[in-house]
Amino acid sequence: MLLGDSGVGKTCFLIQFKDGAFLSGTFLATVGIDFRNKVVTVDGLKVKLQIWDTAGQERFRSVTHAYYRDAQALLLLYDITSKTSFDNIRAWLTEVHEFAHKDVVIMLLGNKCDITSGRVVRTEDGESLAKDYGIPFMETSAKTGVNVELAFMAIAKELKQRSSSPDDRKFQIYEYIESQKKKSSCCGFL
Ligand SMILES: Nc1nc2c(ncn2[C@@H]2O[C@H](COP(=O)(O)OP(=O)(O)OP(=O)(O)O)[C@@H](O)[C@H]2O)c(=O)[nH]1
Repeated sequence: MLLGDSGVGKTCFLIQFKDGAFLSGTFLATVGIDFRNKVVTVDGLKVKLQIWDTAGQERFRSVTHAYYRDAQALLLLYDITSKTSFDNIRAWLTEVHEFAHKDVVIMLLGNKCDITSGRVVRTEDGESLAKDYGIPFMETSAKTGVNVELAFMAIAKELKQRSSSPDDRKFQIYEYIESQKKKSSCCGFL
């Protein structure tokens, strides 16, 4: 399930993953909740991801709360060009702890890292916040696709690991992300 303030790029993030496309130009805010499926191969096994895209606008909050408890993973997005969206992450995490399952996998994503001139949230601030909450973090771009697949694949691998052998922690999400991720500049890396 994708969460975060309105306009941080949740719908674009999902469309980039699903179709490899970016919808530029007009911004159509999500109304309520929507979902898309994508089948991915995880360690030779086909896994169907059902990804829920939520409306970030406050007025839809009661609708989206109802879906939290069924989510196995939450991708919490902010926009690196919006300090407000970053500051609101703590409030989002409070809601998550109130409404979601206690074992839910949570990941923090600083989206729109393709925008260099408008950046107001430093990479270190995202890292530090994620560390405070003990959750994995990376910067992403729904526009260029940077780290989009990685975010979903890391979640898929973690969920597969949990369902197949919960006590055998062979897969380490932090190590996997660190070994795979592209840095926030979205260029000149890897
Ligand atoms: N440059 C850039 N623009 C982005 C990126 N992701 C989204 N956008 C733009 O940001 C705006 C909002 O994107 P959406 O995906 O609709 O935002 P949302 O979080 O789904 O918004 P709600 O549905 O209201 O919750 C659109 O104009 C997108 O084109 C990105 O990674 N880079």
